[in-house]
Amino acid sequence: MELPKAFEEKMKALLGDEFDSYTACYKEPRYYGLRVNTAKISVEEFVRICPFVITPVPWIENGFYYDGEQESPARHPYYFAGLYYLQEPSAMTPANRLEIHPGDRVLDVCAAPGGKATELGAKLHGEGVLIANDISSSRAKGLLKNLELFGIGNMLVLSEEPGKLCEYFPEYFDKILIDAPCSGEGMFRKDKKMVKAWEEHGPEFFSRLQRSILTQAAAMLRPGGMLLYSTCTFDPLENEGSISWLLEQCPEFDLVDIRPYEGFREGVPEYASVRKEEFSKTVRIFPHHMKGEGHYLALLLKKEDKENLPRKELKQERTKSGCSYEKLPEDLRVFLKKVHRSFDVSRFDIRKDRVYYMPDGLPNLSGVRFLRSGLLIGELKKGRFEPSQAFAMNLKKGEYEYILDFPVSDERVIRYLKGETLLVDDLAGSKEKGWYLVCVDGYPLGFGKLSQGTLKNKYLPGWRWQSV
Ligand SMILES: C[S@@+](CC[C@H](N)C(=O)[O-])C[C@H]1O[C@@H](n2cnc3c(N)ncnc32)[C@H](O)[C@@H]1O
Repeated sequence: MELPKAFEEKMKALLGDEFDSYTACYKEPRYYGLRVNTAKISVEEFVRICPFVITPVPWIENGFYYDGEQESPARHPYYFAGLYYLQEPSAMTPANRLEIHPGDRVLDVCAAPGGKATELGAKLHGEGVLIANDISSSRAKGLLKNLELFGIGNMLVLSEEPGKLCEYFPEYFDKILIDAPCSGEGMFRKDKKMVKAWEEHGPEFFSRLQRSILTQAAAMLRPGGMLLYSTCTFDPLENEGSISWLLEQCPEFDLVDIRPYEGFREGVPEYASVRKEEFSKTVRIFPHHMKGEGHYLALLLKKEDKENLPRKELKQERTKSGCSYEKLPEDLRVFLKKVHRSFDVSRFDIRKDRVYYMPDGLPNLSGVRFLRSGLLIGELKKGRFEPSQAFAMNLKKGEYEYILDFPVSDERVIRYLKGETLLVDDLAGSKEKGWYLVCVDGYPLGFGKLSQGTLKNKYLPGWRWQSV
C-alpha cells in the first residue's frame, strides 16, 4: 500500500527503529471485531451460543475477533436481536476504559454511528442517562438505530454544536467521551479511502476542531467527573498537542492512568507543551504492538472544588409531564398491564400521539435539535396504542406477557425479519389475540399482532432483512 511521503516521514520520527515493523503491518490483513452487548447477554452465555468462530480480544472483556473473510455476523438473527456490535478491536478501547456506573449522566459528544455510545449505554444498565450527540444529522440517524437496536432506552440522540450544548448542560455530566473527528491515520490499513481524506484535511485542520470540542466538553463535566479523549490517528498535534492545549486552558484537569494492557504504548511527553511528565499516562495503540488499528487515548479527571460546591443549577429543569396512571389513554393502560416493569408514571410524556418514557433530571431542551428524547414506547393511532420497535428491543423476554419465541433454526425467524406474515398455530395454540413480542432463542426481535394463528408482521420496515 502506498502511503503519503509526508506521513511516512512523520512516522519515522515518531517510531525511530520501529518504523519497518510498523510498515510491515500494511502487508497483513486487517482485524475484524465483535463486541457483546452485556445489557442483553452475559459474555459467557454469548460464547456458549455464538454461531461463529471467535477468539477473545485480550484487553476487552466483551470483545472478540472473528474471521471477516469467512463469516458475516451482520447477517445473523442474533445481530438483529442486538446481541453484539461489529467494531474494529482497537476502537473498543475508549468506551471500555471509561468507567461507567449505572445512574451516571454520560455524554458522547461525537457519537455517530454509535460504536462507543452503544457500549456506554449498555454499561448504564437502564439507569442514569446517555446523551449521544453528533453534529451530522444524517450520521445521527444511524446512531439512533444502533442505540435502539442495542435496547438502550435511557437516552437522547442530539445533533448539535457542542458549544450550544454547554448552555443547557453546565457541569451536568459525570462522564464524557470525546471520540474526536481526526485525520484518521490509524485507519489507513482498514480503509484506504482515509488516505485520500487525509490529503484533503490534515492534522492542522482537525486539531483546531478538537481544541474547540475539548473546551466545550470540559465546561459540561462536573467537578470530580471523568473525560476520555480518543482519536484514531498518530499525529502528535491531534493527540498530545490537543490534550496539552486543554491542560493549558483548564488547569483543573489532571491526566490519570488508563487501565493497562501489555500492548499499549505510552504517550510521548516530548510532544506535549505543558505538564509533560503526565503524558506517559496517555496511551498510544500501534498495529505492530497489538492486533488492532492505530489509536490514542487520554483519560482526565476534573478536580473537585475544595469547598465541594453543590451541582450547578440547570437554567431550567424539564417540566414533568404531570401524567398519572389514570390520565394515560385506556388502550396504553391495557398494553402496560402486560408489561412486568414498574414505571414512574410521571416520566411518561405524550407528544403528538407518540408515547415516550423520559430519563429523570433533564434540563429543558427547547431549542436543541434532537432525533430522539427518551424511550419511544409506541404510538397512539386513532386511540389505539401500537408499541414501537425501540420498546421491543428494550424489553427482556420475561418482562412481557405475550411471547412467541422461535429457535434460531426456525426458518420463520428470517421470514419475520423480512416482514412476512407468519402462520404460528404451533406456537400460539389457544393464545389470546393481541400484541406479541417475537423472540429468537429468548431475545426480542420486534412485535407482531396475533389473530387466529396468524401473526401480522410489525417489524419496523426500515430495519428489515435485505436479500442479497
Ligand atoms: C471518529 S467519528 C465518531 C465515531 C463514533 N464515536 C463511533 O465510535 O462510532 C467522529 C464524529 O464526529 C462528528 N463531528 C465532527 N465535528 C463535530 C462537532 N463539532 N461536534 C460534534 N460532532 C462532530 C462527525 O460527524 C463524526 O461522526
